[in-house]
Amino acid sequence: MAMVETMTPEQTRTPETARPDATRSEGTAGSPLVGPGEDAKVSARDCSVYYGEKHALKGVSLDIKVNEVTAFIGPSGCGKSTFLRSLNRMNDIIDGARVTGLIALDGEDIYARKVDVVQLRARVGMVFQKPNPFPKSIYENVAYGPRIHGLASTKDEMDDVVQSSLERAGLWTEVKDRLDQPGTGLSGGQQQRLCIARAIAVSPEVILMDEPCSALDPIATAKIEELIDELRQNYTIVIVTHSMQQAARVSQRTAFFHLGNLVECNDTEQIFTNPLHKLTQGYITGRFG
Ligand SMILES: Nc1ncnc2c1ncn2[C@@H]1O[C@H](COP(=O)(O)OP(=O)(O)OP(=O)(O)O)[C@@H](O)[C@H]1O
Repeated sequence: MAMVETMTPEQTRTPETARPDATRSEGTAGSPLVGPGEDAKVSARDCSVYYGEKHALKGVSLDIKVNEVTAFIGPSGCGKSTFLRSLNRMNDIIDGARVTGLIALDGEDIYARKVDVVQLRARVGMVFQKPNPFPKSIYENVAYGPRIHGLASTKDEMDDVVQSSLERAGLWTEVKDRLDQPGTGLSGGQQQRLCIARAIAVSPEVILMDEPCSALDPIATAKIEELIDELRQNYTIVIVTHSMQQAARVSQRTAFFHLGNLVECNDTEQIFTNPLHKLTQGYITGRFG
């Protein structure tokens, strides 16, 4: 614990954000900000989140690279989900939540006044811990988003969007003969893949996943993990997980959080074999957590 209190801001930053040659950009909260890295899809600079008086996330700077899976790990309450939610402004719907600093998608500030939050959440989709299909048919679960975003103008076009989304979510062959049946009638693992199909249907660029396998058995978990690996060809993925094995299996980069600080973000292999920070070492070897 004492170590955390003595950490300097630089120790909580990722190596790339500490680069002296990084360019500066204008921010939202008047904090000194550093520009995004070249292959960053999403960049956070000095991002803090408060729930009322509580400072839950503390000055996090991090680049999320395109077409990679980035895993957020760390002990319960360290701020992983808080940070994840700030990446598509889901914290906006929490009373008393306040975000400072900069979060940029393709270099554009997502908290800027001109940003349409509905459009933003189509670009940065989210899959939750507990599968949450709408109380509608399997078809309608997938068609809902494209319909409200006007992504299909004819029934044939919508059929194509539904089929390709279900295919990409690895669910088509299991449900193609029962598309009119309720999504809630599927198994937990199928429901989660339906939720992934629903997220994919509006052509997102980034998919945020908050412990997507925590309600699933090992076989359903393995299927989702395989799917995540396939999806990263086309999407940038961020996953919060309590399972270090899962982070090691599915991600290329891992960020370790502790008490609201980003302690370290690096290649997953490095994090699990040769972490830079003692706190990370302590967590991955099970000394605390
Ligand atoms: N809606 C909220 N109102 C007040 N405090 C909150 C709220 N949501 C989270 N917090 C607090 O913010 C801190 C970070 O919580 P968060 O859920 O982001 O952590 P986490 O790392 O995702 O935890 P877990 O692994 O247990 O899900 C915690 O201290 C938590 O109690």
